[in-house]
Amino acid sequence: MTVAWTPSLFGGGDTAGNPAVDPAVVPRRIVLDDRSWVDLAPAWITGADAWFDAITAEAPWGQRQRRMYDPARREASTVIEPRLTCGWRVEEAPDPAPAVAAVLSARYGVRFDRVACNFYRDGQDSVAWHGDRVRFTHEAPIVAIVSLGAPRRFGLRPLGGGAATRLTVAGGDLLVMGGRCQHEWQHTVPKWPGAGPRVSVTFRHDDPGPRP
Ligand SMILES: O=C(O)CCC(=O)C(=O)O
Ligand SMILES: [Fe+2]
Repeated sequence: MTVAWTPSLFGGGDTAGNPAVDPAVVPRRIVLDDRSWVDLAPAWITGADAWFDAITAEAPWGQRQRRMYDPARREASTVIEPRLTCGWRVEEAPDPAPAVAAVLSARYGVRFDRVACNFYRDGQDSVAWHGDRVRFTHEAPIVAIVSLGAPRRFGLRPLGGGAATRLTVAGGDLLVMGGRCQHEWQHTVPKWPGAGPRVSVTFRHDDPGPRP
């Protein structure tokens, strides 16, 4: 797939030019409340543009449909997700995802075993406010997200009401949600007219994988 996105001129990456974690970049914690937090590490991946190019061109992207209950019409209807997705068990994911998962596992003390990607082709693609499904199996799941490609807004809001936190994530940045974030907060990547293409590579731990 060819996408209209001009990557930065800074190649970066490891000595062979491959995308890699920059060990000098330390995540900064944003405390959302006394149970939930977000870690942010801008420019955590060097050579992120090469990862973006490879994953957009080579990953087995698909567009999922899901049945959603529409309270206004009092019936379920089929909704096509406004983004492309794909996913793997970590050991089957293309490089550098397994190496990045290993760095995350060492840092956060959990075994990241599932990699799932979202491809927002333009500013019309999005993900609505939600908590991740890992909340059904985990009391305090850690969800790590590496951004590739163009910058996008990332919103977090408390489920019980209150002010939203709005962040911007750019290519190479790491964002990690932890504590009770998936239970007591929701997150979104809103539509953003004019935005360029972005991929999010998400890492989840002790994850049984997608439901059939
Ligand atoms: O693209 C992102 O940064 C968020 C993706 C997300 O919320 C999800 O995959 O559950
Ligand atoms: Fe999510």
